[in-house]
Amino acid sequence: MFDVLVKLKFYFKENKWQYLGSIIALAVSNIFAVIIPFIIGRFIDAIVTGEMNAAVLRTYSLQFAGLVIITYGLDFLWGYGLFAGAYKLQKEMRSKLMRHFLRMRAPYFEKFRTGDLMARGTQDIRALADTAGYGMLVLMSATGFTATLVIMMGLTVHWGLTFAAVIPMLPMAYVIKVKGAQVDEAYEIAQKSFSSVNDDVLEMIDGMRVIRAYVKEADFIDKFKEQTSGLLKKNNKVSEIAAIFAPTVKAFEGLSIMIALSYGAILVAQGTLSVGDIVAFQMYLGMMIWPIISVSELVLILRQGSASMRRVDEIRYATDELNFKGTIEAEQVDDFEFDEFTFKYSSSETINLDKIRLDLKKGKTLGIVGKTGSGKTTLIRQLLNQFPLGSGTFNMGSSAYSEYNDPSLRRLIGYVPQDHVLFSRSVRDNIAFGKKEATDEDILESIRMASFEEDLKNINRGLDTMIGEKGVSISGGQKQRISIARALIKDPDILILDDSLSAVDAKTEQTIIHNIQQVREGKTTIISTHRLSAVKEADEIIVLDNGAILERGTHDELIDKGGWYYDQFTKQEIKELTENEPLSSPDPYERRDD
Ligand SMILES: Nc1ncnc2c1ncn2[C@@H]1O[C@H](COP(=O)(O)OP(=O)(O)OP(=O)(O)O)[C@@H](O)[C@H]1O
Repeated sequence: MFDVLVKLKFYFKENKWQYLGSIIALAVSNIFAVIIPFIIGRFIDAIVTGEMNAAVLRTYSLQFAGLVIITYGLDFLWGYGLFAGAYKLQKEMRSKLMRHFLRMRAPYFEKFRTGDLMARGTQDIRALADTAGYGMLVLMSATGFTATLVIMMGLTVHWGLTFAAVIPMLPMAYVIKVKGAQVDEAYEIAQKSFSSVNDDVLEMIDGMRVIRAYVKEADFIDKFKEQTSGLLKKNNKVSEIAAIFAPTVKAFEGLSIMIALSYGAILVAQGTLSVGDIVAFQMYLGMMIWPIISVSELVLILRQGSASMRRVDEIRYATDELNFKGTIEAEQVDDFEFDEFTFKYSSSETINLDKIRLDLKKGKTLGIVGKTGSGKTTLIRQLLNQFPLGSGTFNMGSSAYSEYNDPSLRRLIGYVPQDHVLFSRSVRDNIAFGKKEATDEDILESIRMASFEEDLKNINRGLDTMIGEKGVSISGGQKQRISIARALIKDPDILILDDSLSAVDAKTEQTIIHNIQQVREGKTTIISTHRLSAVKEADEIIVLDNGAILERGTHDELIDKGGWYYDQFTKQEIKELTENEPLSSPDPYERRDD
């Protein structure tokens, strides 16, 4: 349970002065707070014994007012220190997580679902901050304040009475311990369920258009109801177990008060204690309610904090298990060589790249085609270091690809993925993302190359048009072309287009490919595509089938071969021709009245 505080040690250390100041202010405030009942006790004794007069009244009133003012100031100091510190912890933990996410590659995000990561990054980190802020407060109250009260009760009233009143708290501590473990378990189950609901909500919002198109709203509402009811049940379970804490504490506290009153009455009758002592003692017991209840809260907060810490640590220390240890700084792209290169995804039953042999000379264009699932993206992912490198030879220049430093390789690559990712920023910012110091001229030039010029004229605010979340306010083809412009502005040593022209018409595709070829003269380009006309001009085309190279050659060589490429190309040409056939073609069945 206390492990969470140990794990947060780094944070307490970093902010030691803030925490030390808060803890000292809280401790001093607690000491002053316990002096108040003592003064009231003496005040009552002065009334009972008839010693009260104007001077005594003034002295007690001034002492009382002084204590109230001092504790007011101290309470402000520790309150600000502890709770501002908790916000700071949230900020730091979230920044740590974000830095970790940014370093992770595909296998990590396959391991954890987005909603789960979000839940841990928000709700669990909030629980940790509660532990560092409110948790520290209750820890101090439950320990320091309780101890101060017990000492004050013993020293100023009666040790025997103090121990008699404190005895019922021991079985209470045991009940709290047992129930605390159950809360821990139930809380972790509820958090898991929250992660799963979160994930499904994200997926639902993402897929809203498909859900509506298939009129599946009712199904989703039912599913969501079922999930939230499940979550509610789990949260109720936590509340149910936690609800036992407060009544348990109150029952034992009632017992304490009863013992204090009965035994106290005997001690007053024996003349050992004064009436003022009994009043002060009852006030001390009353003041003990909060620290005693806070024992139960402390258990709850520490248990929840500890479960949340485990959940946050799990995603913080999990890695993508990709160990790229290369040290050579890749300054420019060189020739690529694959020989007997084989790769299999860890979760795949079959080989995904099978004995690939390929030479891609620097400055040349490679076309990768093949039916869906044949391994086109998988081959590209090897260049992007997104998965562990396969076995066999994979060199760039005279060194193995694995010997190069990974960030230096990524700096050379311009990549346009299949699922074009745009940010909720302006068109300008989305394109300038590819080049830090891009001017508007650079941006407009890359827009021209990506054939987005006409579209830009038609969107309301030109370069300043905001693209909604994931670019929802523009069409799929427009998104693809903005993604291409973003890659082109980088003018990368190697440009990789992974089926990035699927949503544009054949004519626009030809224009873009032509522009790319012109501007990238002497630079390496890889184009993976389903539409074979996109790779017609490539220096070499490989046809993949089940991860292996089925055919290779230039467009003309592959056409001459008469294999898969020839069949596909012919089919696509016929389709293209029929789709573009003029609508005004004569109807053969039209009656002629001649
Ligand atoms: N992360 C992954 N884990 C396990 N198997 C995968 C993974 N990604 C892809 N595969 C499998 O690897 C094979 C090749 O997939 P890949 O995405 O490379 O095909 P592709 O030729 O690019 O297909 P498409 O043209 O449809 O994009 C497929 O059988 C696919 O199911």
